[in-house]
Amino acid sequence: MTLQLRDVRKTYGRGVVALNGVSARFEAGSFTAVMGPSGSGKSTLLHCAAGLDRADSGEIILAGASLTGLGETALTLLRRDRVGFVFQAFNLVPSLTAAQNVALPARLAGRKPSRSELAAALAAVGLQARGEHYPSELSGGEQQRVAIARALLTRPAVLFADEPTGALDSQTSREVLTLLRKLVDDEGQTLIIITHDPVAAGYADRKVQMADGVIAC
Ligand SMILES: Nc1ncnc2c1ncn2[C@@H]1O[C@H](COP(=O)(O)OP(=O)(O)OP(=O)(O)O)[C@@H](O)[C@H]1O
Repeated sequence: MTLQLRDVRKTYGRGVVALNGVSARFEAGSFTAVMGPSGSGKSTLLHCAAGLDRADSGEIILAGASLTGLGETALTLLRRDRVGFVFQAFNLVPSLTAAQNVALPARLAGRKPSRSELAAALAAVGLQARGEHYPSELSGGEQQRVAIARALLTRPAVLFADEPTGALDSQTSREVLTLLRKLVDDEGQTLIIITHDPVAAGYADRKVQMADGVIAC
């Protein structure tokens, strides 16, 4: 098992309970879609599980490490090396090429990815010929694929995606979802996405429904 949550709780200021005791298990190589109404705690769940935010209590075990007990430095390293995150807005740097965007997190961490490593990452998302292109020269779906390549460069234990197709039209969404499905089937990537779209959720092995800060089913 790659990710386990036990009775995870998170309250924001003014007593807003975002997570009210979430327990869940995510097997290695599985594709899960997290669904639920706005404000039900989906993003908070992903952010806590990915180490982007800290839960108040409970336990989160990712790739054998308990996030709860980690200090800031260890948590930063875990976030950098073991977790990939893809957002609805692709968050590419406009002044960098696709290849440079893919390389950026590694470079910020003090490591220079090799040309062949970058070429393989871009090839994995079908963009081997577009490495020298800037984001403005790429379609929305291509930009999201660059963001996916960037998230996969460290071979993360879990790839998290918060509404990865939220900014894409339905045809482009299907292409990106087919790519994500392929990463699970061919590479054994563990994948957890948030989506409001039942079509997107249909690509997953399992659907998890959140309501009022808990997993309803
Ligand atoms: N940084 C924050 N400060 C205060 N409250 C927050 C913060 N982030 C989230 N919340 C609150 O926590 C609750 C859960 O929010 P969360 O973003 O996890 O929901 P969500 O299910 O992802 O919603 P959406 O589908 O609209 O993105 C909401 O009531 C929200 O207002």
